[in-house]
Amino acid sequence: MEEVRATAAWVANRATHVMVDSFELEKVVDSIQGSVPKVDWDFEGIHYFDGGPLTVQYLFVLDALNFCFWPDEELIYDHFASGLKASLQKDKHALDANRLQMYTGPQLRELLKWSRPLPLEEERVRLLHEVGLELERNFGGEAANLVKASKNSAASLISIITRNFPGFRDHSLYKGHQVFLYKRAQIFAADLWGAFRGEGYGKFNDIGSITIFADYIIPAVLRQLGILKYSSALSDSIDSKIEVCAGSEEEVEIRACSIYAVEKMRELIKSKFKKQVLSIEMDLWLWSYGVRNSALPHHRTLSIYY
Ligand SMILES: Nc1nc2c(c(CN[C@H]3C=C[C@H](O)[C@@H]3O)cn2[C@@H]2O[C@H](COP(=O)(O)O)[C@@H](O)[C@H]2O)c(=O)[nH]1
Repeated sequence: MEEVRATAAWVANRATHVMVDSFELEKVVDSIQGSVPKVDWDFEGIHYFDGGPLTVQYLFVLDALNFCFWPDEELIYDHFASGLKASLQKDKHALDANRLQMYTGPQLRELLKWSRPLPLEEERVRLLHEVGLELERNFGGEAANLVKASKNSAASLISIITRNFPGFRDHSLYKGHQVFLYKRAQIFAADLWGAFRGEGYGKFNDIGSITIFADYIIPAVLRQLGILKYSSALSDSIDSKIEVCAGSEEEVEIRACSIYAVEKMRELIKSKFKKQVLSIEMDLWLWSYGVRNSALPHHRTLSIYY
């Protein structure tokens, strides 16, 4: 995850459309006195959990599909989490590797309990097939074996996932440099840690190495807090719901500066208030604030990564 941290900083130091405002950042850290409000994982009570390998399979499939909900104004992440849970409760084999490779678009809608065509539906079907195929080919069909192979290291888990599942390779090119963001691979590690409360499949000795998950909610919250400042052209496009192109400088800057800003907040909390905060804890706090304030304008990028 050092690659994510280092390349995000590289972008932040060269960004021209997005700026991290250190003064506002310090004000926010002071306002909470370095104590990040605690939010429980699954505060919504929507995820499947049975304490065993099926939960790992569920979370892996969920995170393979955990992107781009906004094109359907009524669709949010919670629908997928609870729809997939309901399907799994009805049929314990719904997420078997061989089944994952066969779902069609309409069957995927049924699996997720969503009756309309899904945003980027063909991509979602393709990614689901890839998950099934690669799990079957290299991991005996079970996502739990991915986790076992990572030997309690979140960094290894993310590296195994990005090596074996191309759909999780969330990286970009920025001014000729490769930038790593790895939102869905990292969130899977965080979801295991949260769901299993840091034990069993959720035990990672390096959980602190993860960064925040650069999606479209966290940047909107950081902007609202005054920590991210956008150029007037970028502000105007976002506020008028104009799409930001995948891979554009603007898009990469928004995501990288979000990661960088939260790392700066953590450093400041540590130096000023002598407290160690995990990026996951920061992420849950900021994300839950963002989804509760759903009117916050967010950038709109058609992407399979977030
Ligand atoms: N940074 C960050 N981004 C996250 C999540 C989650 C869900 N995490 C679960 C795990 C534990 C919690 O209890 C959550 O239930 C989804 N997303 C992203 O948000 C966007 C969806 O927004 P909306 O369209 O409003 O549903 C979309 O890009 C999606 O990929 C997170 O935790 N952190």
